[in-house]
Amino acid sequence: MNAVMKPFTELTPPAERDILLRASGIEKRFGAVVAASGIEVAVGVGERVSLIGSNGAGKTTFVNMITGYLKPDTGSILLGDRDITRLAPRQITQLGVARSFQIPQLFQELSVLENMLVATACRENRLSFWQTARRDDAVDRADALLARFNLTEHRERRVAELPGGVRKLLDIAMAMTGEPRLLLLDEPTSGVSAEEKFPMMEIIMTALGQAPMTVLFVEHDMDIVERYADRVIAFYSGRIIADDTPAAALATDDVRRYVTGTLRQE
Ligand SMILES: Nc1ncnc2c1ncn2[C@@H]1O[C@H](COP(=O)(O)OP(=O)(O)OP(=O)(O)O)[C@@H](O)[C@H]1O
Repeated sequence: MNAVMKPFTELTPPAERDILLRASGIEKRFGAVVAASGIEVAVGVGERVSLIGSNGAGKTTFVNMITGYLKPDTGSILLGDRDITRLAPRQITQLGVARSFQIPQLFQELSVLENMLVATACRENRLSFWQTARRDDAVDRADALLARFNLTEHRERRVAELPGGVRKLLDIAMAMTGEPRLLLLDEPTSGVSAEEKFPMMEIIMTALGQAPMTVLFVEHDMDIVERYADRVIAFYSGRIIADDTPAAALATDDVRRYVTGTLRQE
C-alpha cells in the first residue's frame, strides 16, 4: 500500500508505539555528583525527542550511557529487546545507534566526500578506508546523503575550509552513513548564528525524514525545541523533571524554574 507518509505522532497513540529505547532505573554518580538518578525513559520508534536542561543537568551523561561511552552504576538500557547496558560503544554502533557531536569530529585535511567514506568504512568495520573509497556503491550512497543534507556543492572541499554550520551538517550526514535506528544529536545548532538556526534545522529534519528513525537531540534553544520535537524530556540535577509534549513540558513550573528561567527560583 502506498500510504501518504504522515508525522509519526499522527499514526499511533503513544501507548501503542513500538518501543525502541528503554532506560530503567538508571543511576550514575561521579564522586559526590549525581549525574543520573531514577531515570525511567521509553522512546518509541520514529519519535523526535528533545533533551533539555541547564548546564550540568545530565543530558550528555544520558546520551553517553546510551552510546556506551559511560556505564550506569545501576539500571539497564534496552535497544529493542537487546540489553546494551554493558556493551562497548563500537558494538552499540553496529546495532544501529549513531551520534553527532556538539563539536564535530571530522578529519580537517580530508574532503567532505572522503570524510563520508571514512565514516562508511568505520560503520562497516573495515580496516582499509581505500577499500571503501574504491567502491562505487559506497560513493553513490555517500553522494545521496550529501545531496539530502544540501552538501553536494562542498563535496570536494577540505573540511578545514568549511564554515561551522556546514561542518555540523557533515557530522550528522556522517552519522547517517550506517542508516541508524537511533540517532543522537548533541546540540545540532550550537555555534550557529540565530538567523542560520532555523534553516539549518529545516535541512536536518528534512534530511532525516519521517519514521522509522528515532531521533534524540540535545537542545538549548526552546524555539527550536517547540518547532521540531514531538516530545521533550527535561533534566535537572540528574533527574527527569518533565517528559511530555513540548507545550506541556515547557509550561511546567519545574521546567520554567530550572530550565528556561521564566519562573523565579525561590
Ligand atoms: N566524566 C565526568 N567526571 C566527573 N563529573 C562528570 C563527568 N561527566 C559529567 N560530570 C558531571 O555530571 C553532571 C552532569 O553533566 P552532563 O555533562 O551530563 O550535563 P549536561 O546536561 O550535558 O550539561 P551541558 O549542557 O553543559 O553539556 C555535571 O555536574 C558534570 O560536571
